[in-house]
Amino acid sequence: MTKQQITKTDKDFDIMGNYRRVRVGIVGASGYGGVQLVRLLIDHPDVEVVYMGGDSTTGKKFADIYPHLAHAINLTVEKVDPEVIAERCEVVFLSVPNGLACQMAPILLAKGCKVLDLSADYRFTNLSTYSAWYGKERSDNETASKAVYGLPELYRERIAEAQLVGCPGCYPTASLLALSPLLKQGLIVPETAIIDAKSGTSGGGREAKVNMLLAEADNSIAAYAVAKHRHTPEIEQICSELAGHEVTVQFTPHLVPMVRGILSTVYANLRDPGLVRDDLITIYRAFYRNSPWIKICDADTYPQTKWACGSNLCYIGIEVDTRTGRIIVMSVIDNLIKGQAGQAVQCMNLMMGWDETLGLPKLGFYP
Ligand SMILES: NC(=O)C1=CN([C@@H]2O[C@H](COP(=O)(O)OP(=O)(O)OC[C@H]3O[C@@H](n4cnc5c(N)ncnc54)[C@H](OP(=O)(O)O)[C@@H]3O)[C@@H](O)[C@H]2O)C=CC1
Ligand SMILES: CC(=O)N[C@@H](CCC(=O)OP(=O)(O)O)C(=O)O
Repeated sequence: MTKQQITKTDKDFDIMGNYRRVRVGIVGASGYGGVQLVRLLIDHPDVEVVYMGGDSTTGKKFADIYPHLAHAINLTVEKVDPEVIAERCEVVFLSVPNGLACQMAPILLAKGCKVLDLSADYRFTNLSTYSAWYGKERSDNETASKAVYGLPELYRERIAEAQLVGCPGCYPTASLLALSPLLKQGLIVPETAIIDAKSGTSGGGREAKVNMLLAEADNSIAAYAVAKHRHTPEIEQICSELAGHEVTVQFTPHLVPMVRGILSTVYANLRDPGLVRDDLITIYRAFYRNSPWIKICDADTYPQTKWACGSNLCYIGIEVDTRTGRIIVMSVIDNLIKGQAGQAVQCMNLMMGWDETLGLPKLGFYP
């Protein structure tokens, strides 16, 4: 949808009659999520990035951190003061490590900002689950209770009404998009779900870590955080809501030697062994018929991470093993776009009453 197609109110125009873009701030602009947000928001027809915040990069020109964007934006990273941010911004993206957004969001919300948190702070309906898995105590129950889980394909209407959105993790995004039609329609035995997921190294952020060194990660593949990754309770929370009862899943993440992309392969036992692949493709297409970012592959076509990289798309491939009675669903996303910054922009579009595709990349880089 173009800018001209959006319904405008008087509030959207200044006294000279010029169209006024929504003022947006990014806390954590120097990180991988931050720089993706900058890239997407610079190209967004209805917003203007007016504030960037950070920690170790405070005082640096953004163009000195990312010289490839020097021609496109001229802002300096500032100290984080939520009161000041709220005076300057209508919408604020918090792309910071876990445990920080919950210190900033309550102040921003009280001052009337719409807030999108890219960390895990506002993903959980039960804060004791967050504390148990993230090792951080929380006292902002009231704020957390107002947060909406930012997976538009499931919670579009709730997101549109929200002032605070807790954007999903990258693995949960890929995995839940693969599992949701099955759980919502009771097609699988939920407890049989096994999620085998692989991520590129950018999923670990820009901060230096030994396991992310080229010499460590290249030409090698390994599982990590087996049976204890913190995305497990996040996936289970949504699976339980969809199934209507408590669900546990087996989730194993792997680090693979590439920069961007997630492949999540999900296995589960079908309740009805008579269901064939073509039925399931039809069911998935019907489930996602109003979801422009989800593409269900044709029969015998299995998606590659390369298809999604650079775009906000999620490609889903479906197969049934008639010998075992299991469905196998393969879901690919770009962890930094649909798995992080792109999904946050998609949520912002909904919160602002705009088309959810506005300003987002529709085609992958390929190759
Ligand atoms: N990478 C991914 O694929 C995904 C990440 N996420 C989540 O998104 C969030 C951001 O991740 P990512 O971009 O990868 O992380 P990075 O490590 O790349 O960036 C972290 C950012 O947070 C800033 N920051 C750190 N401490 C503070 C502080 N005390 N005050 C203000 N800013 C601070 C840093 O600023 P400075 O450089 O100035 O110190 C930096 O800009 C995390 O919560 C992550 O878990 C979610 C989905 C996917
Ligand atoms: C490859 C890699 O390290 N990936 C990250 C996931 C990134 C993410 O989505 O993290 P949050 O839930 O903290 O936002 C990890 O496994 O911790």
